[in-house]
Formats: sequence, structure tokens, C-alpha cells
Amino acid sequence: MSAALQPAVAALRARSHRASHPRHVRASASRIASRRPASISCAATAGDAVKDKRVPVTILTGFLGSGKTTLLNHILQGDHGKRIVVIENEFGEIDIDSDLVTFKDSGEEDIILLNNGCLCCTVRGDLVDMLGRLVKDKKGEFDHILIETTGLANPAPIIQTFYLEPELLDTLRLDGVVTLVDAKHATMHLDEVKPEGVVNEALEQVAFADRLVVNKTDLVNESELRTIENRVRTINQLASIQRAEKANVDLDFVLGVGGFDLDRVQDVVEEPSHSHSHGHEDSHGHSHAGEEETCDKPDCDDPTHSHSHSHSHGGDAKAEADAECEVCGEHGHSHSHHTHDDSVTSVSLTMDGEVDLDLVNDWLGMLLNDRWQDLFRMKGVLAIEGCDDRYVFQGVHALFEGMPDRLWEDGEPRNSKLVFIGKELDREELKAGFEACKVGVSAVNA
Ligand SMILES: Nc1nc2c(ncn2[C@@H]2O[C@H](COP(=O)(O)OP(=O)(O)OP(=O)(O)O)[C@@H](O)[C@H]2O)c(=O)[nH]1
Repeated sequence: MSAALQPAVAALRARSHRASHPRHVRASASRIASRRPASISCAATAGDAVKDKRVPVTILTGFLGSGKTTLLNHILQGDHGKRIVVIENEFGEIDIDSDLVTFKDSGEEDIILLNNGCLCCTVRGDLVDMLGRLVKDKKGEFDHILIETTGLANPAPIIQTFYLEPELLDTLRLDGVVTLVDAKHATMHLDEVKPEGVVNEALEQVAFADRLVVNKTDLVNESELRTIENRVRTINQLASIQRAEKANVDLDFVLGVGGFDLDRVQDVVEEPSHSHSHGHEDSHGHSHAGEEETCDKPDCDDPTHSHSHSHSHGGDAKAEADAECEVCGEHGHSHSHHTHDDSVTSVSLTMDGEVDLDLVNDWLGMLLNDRWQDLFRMKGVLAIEGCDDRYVFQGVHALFEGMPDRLWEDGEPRNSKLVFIGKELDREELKAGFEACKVGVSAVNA
């Protein structure tokens, strides 16, 4: 896809004809602050993704020790035929990670270190400089860039780099965010309650992922694996998940994601049991990712439900037998009702029929204006009245990118699909807002 994420700008313009040439929408850092409404138009030609010759960039992220360097090595030693530049970010002056990176003997890869700070904050400028120099001095000498973040990086500012630097946009495109999840320890980090205003990096790393690698499967059993998969799925319905030991995943899974990953958007909205998630904690500490599902079965192992209900046994047997748990009312064993921060979830919506461009524009604009900080990611496919093409888009906080994708086929039902990943999402409110954009609805309600 060639159009880049832009700070959302006003005026959606429907064009039923196809324009002759697509263009990159250029953004500048200063404009992001405006957080104005989203911009959708039917102007670009389809097939942009196929023609996109820009160099793909993959961001490798994941909490400390989750297996990022292990995955990097797996990629660098794999048979992909790509000339890869690696950008490593480390805290501190001593470089350890680069010593742990091993290249195949092709001599075609490069490693660049960005030390003394975290990519997402103090050295973001260095990243921009580094990418700028690569683009200028080494153009044509590499096919892919891999950026390994520190385990404490919040990926959002790094992602935004690729949409806020106009001079990079012509040559580079963000291909995907790959997040390593330590199957053994991730829950602990995801559950960590941070002080007000402090980002839980582990949560954000999962929320921003296009691909999730649940690593270290050798350290957990099947049930624990399902629990962590359910947990990350609850946070991010959009990402595809693969399990791995020693980060041994298919290279195709992590390279060549393709940015939009439209198939995944389709899958998510078409999986009825994943059609939404609502971040609540019920009396058994279960969180659900299913449509109006209420799971009250302690032994439920439905993988579409996310459960966290741990019981610990021990202590005074008599006291245990007598005690009634305040949460679930059961007797006979002591409980540890583990609760976690369910505030980051996914909401997916689907709607038959066409949407009104102006109404979508107003609604998304208002949403991004009011909630841009909480809306981590947003992806969708829209059937816009008067447009011959399907319209696809994605957003990262207030940045918004979209374009016509392909012609609607004869007889193909026109419907729209949206997936939101973010904090404190109110499914009913989002659904109501989306449905109000349907063609004819406002006339009925007027
Ligand atoms: N048991 C087990 N150990 C693993 C697996 N994958 C990686 N490790 C080990 O976990 C440790 C951390 O792996 P790294 O690849 O360095 O993790 P990282 O995310 O780069 O770590 P930081 O740079 O500290 O954030 C290393 O000792 C790896 O050998 C796995 O699947 N199973």
C-alpha cells in the first residue's frame, strides 16, 4: 500500500471514478498535534501494494528476555535471500546484544547500534538520522531493515517514525510489528499495574503487534500456553499468532507481513466467537472475547474464552473447608482470584450495506479527536456509497492511512468491517457510532 499514515485530516471526498495515479500522503510531526478528522477518499488506484517498491522495515519488539535476539538470529541465518540491515537498540554504553547476533557468512548484512537510550524516546532522533543516512548512502544495497527494540520500548513512537518523516516515506515502508511473548513470564508483565499515566510496555507491545510469536513453549504446558494465547488474543484480535521454541518460526510469518494484513481483518470480523471483547472481570476472574458470552464454568477450556482463575491449595485444611470465598462463593479450597488489567482490548464490528462518507468522516474524526491516545490501532474495510472500490484503512493513534483497495466484484455483498485495539473501549458506543454511518440511517432517525 503506498499511501502512508497521516495525521488525520479533514474532508473525506468520495469519488466514484478511479484517479490515474496514487500519491503518498506526507505528514509532518507538527501536524499530528492537530488530531483532526480522518481523511478518506476513493481516489487512488487499486493494486498499490503490489507496486510498492519501498524497502520494508520490520520492528521486532517484546519484553526483556522474550527472545528478540534469538529471533533475529533465526532470521539472519535463514534462507530468505534478503540483504538485511539490522538496527539494534540497547540501553547503556556496553553493547552486548550485537555480540549475540550471528550472521550467515554472506557478508551482506549490516548491523547498526543505537545506544545510550531507548528508541522510543531519547534516541528516536538518532533512528531518524540513521534511516535517513541509509536511504541516502546505501540505497539499493539492502532489501529489508530489521529494528530490534529494547525490551522496555513502547513501539508506538517507533511506528509513528515511519509516517512522520516525509523524506523516509518515499523509500521505506513499515512492513510489520513482530512481538515476542515469553510464554512463561508474559502474564506477569501484562498484569503489572503501573502508576497512573505510566505505560505498561508489555501491554503496548502486544497491542501494536501484527504478528505475535508466543515463544519458550518448552517452559510451559499446553494449558498455560492456551492461557497466554487467550490473554494476548483478548488484547489484540488482529495479530496472527504462532507458537515457537527458540523463536523458530516460519520466516514468511515475520518477514513480508505487508502492513495492512487485510486477510487478518477479514478473519477477525468473520470469527463469530471473536466478534468482540469486553474488558470486564466477572466473578470468576474470566474475561471473554465472545459475543455476549457468559462463561461460568471453572473447567471451561474453550480457547475463545480467556480465563484467569487460580486456586492455591495449602494451609489449614479446616479453615479452608469452612471458608466461603467472597468472590465465587465456593468452599473447600483457598483461592487466589487473580485479576489483571483488562483495559486494553479489541473490538471488532461488521455491518452490511454501505456507509455514508461524510458520516464516517465525522464519526472517525470525532473519535480520533477525543480518543486518539486510547486508540492504539484501528483497521478496517469500508463499503462507501458511491465508491466503486473497497476502501481499506488503518490508524495508529491519531495517524490515519487509507486508500481504495480493489473494485467490488459483481454480486459481492457490500459490507464494512472495523477492528479497534485500545484502552477502555466501549463496544456498544463504537457499534452505535458505526451503525449511525450506514446509508439511510440518519434519514430514518431525522
Ligand atoms: N528455554 C528457552 N529459552 C529461550 C527460548 N528462546 C530464547 N531463550 C533464551 O532466553 C534468553 C533471552 O533470549 P534473547 O533472545 O536474548 O531475548 P531478548 O528479548 O533479546 O532479551 P533482551 O535483549 O534482554 O530484551 C536467552 O538465554 C535465550 O537463549 C526458548 O524458546 N526456550
